[in-house]
Amino acid sequence: MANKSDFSERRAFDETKAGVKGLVDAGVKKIPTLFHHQPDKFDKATNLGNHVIPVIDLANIDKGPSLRQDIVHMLREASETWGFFQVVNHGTPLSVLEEIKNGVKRFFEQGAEVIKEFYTRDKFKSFIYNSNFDLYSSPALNWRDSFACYLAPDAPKPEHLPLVCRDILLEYGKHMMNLGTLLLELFSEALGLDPGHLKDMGCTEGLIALCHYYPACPEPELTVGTTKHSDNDFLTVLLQDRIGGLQVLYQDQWIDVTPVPGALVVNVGDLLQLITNDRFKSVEHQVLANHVGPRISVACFFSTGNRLSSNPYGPIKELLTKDNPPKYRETTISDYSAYYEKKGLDGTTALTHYKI
Ligand SMILES: O=C(O)CCC(=O)C(=O)O
Ligand SMILES: [Fe+2]
Repeated sequence: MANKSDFSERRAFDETKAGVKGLVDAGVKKIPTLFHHQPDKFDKATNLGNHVIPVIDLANIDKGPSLRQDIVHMLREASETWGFFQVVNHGTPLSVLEEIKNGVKRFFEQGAEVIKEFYTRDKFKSFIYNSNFDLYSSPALNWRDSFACYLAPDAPKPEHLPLVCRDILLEYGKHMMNLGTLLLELFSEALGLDPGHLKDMGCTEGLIALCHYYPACPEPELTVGTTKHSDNDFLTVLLQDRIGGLQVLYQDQWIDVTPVPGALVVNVGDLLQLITNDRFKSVEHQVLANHVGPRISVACFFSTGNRLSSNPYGPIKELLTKDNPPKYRETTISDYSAYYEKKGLDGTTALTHYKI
């Protein structure tokens, strides 16, 4: 949490409405101490083994029950251990993946005066550009600017979206909704439930595109692009460019999620861990800062976020037994999101707060 002088420095940074990109454009060679990050105990343990995140090929998904079963099996294993996998042949055309990355870059690079108009911390807007959503609560700032676009359940009014990425955001959202729906069917099957179970629970109701811009950093060893965290949603589908830097915590080591051309990274979020009573793991990940940039990524979060929601979510009854009693109390998505945001990215998981 910020102390007083820290707070005024954070506010001054916020008021520039120019984000980290603004610092880089101004030519900073030394990063402000606000961005200095405390190394964590796993920082030295990086890629010690030959671990690779599983890559799952979805090409055969509709080619008969036995091929589908193979895919479900791989997805189950990956979700119980890594909490992360990459998918290829996922149905979203390469041209759409390229265009959304270009659209995000165009937004951040259209000029400080134009993007300032979109800078806000008003959580109820459908398009929210700022730097560090947890600017006032995190122990240290991240070398990253972002915008969030709320795509579902209410489609945004096109005129509320920036012209330079309006069409592609809406199109990308449709592809992600199709892919998310398929993945949640596969997750349901992997749990031994009806294919429609997770969808019927409302897991695909909300979709938020979180688009990140990580400027080149003059002192990458002193900071991070994104602090270690797990995601506060059911499921995340992430597109990253070729620069790399995303790492996943696996057996107490940071493992690189190496960019695979055309692939999408899928990870289990906190809410899926909660409703599966810890069967599927919402695993911590981070993004390193880099001399090279900008790095662009687009994370699609299946969640209604802080929008009002009254559906209670707790461990799925069908998965509970005498030996597997509920590990979490029920919560709503908006309650969980509010707690997660208030806590900020501080390297700890928000799930602990909901443990019975
Ligand atoms: O930029 C990335 O690769 C990851 C971003 C991320 O972890 C998130 O948005 O939750
Ligand atoms: Fe994340």
